[in-house]
Amino acid sequence: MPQVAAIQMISGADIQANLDAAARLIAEAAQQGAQLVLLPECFAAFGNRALADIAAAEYAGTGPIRPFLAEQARQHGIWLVAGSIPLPAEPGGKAMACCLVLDEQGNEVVRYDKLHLFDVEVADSQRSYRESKDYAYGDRFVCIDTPVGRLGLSICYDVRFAELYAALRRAGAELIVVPSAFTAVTGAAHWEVLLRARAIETQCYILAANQGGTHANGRETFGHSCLIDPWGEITACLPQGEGVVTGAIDLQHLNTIRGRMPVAGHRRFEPVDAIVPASTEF
Ligand SMILES: NC(=O)CC(=O)C(=O)O
Repeated sequence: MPQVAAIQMISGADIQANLDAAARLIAEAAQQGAQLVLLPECFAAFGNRALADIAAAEYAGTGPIRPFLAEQARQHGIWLVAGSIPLPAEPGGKAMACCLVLDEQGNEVVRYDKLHLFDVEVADSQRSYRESKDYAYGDRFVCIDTPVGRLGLSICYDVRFAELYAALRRAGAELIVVPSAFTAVTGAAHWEVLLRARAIETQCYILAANQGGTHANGRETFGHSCLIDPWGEITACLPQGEGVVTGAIDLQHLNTIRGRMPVAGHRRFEPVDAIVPASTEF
């Protein structure tokens, strides 16, 4: 059975230090047999104020992150789903929170830009988040075939918007990834419930890679990176700290669940304001 892995990090502002940590954890995941490895949101730059410069350099091809990802995917012969990096969609454009998918030869095969941006006051921590100040909104969903199954993409705050996941299921998703930097406060309240609900509704595997610890800028993230099966059961989880969560994708198990409870065929109302699928040509 194909194996997948979610990597949990406690990233900071120093890009090279983050890439070094990611390299160590990717090697661990590959050694454990993972064919597809997921990095968390903001894995390469967390709390880094030079976001626009990082984005421009990565777009121009002069930054260190995209070559690093290609080399890691090639070296380990894995598909790499790179949480998020800041990357515009056009020259001089505002950064998007972009999840790049690379195949085992290190080719970038598709990008997904975060659809829902986290502009939220987190009551208990007295912190406010304004992602839309730094990022432009994505406007397309993405589903793509991989060696471990058909993959749907989402990022962090997206998990609160069930219609995206319904669209991914309609597009044939079998595994949906949720790279995240979910806050400690909102995570304690909502992380597990939301992820399990998305797995149960879509009858997909959900692979979630979170940031998990106290970061250099004082922010706290929830961790609990996990793999959830299409029945909603958590099959592997890492509560806090850096590390790797691995598990199997069993498409026979998925098809049994879908066959016994064919909710996709029971739907009576289709969404009116559907999200548009992206072209998977990169
Ligand atoms: N950080 C996020 O994008 C989302 C989050 O922490 C939440 O939804 O809660």
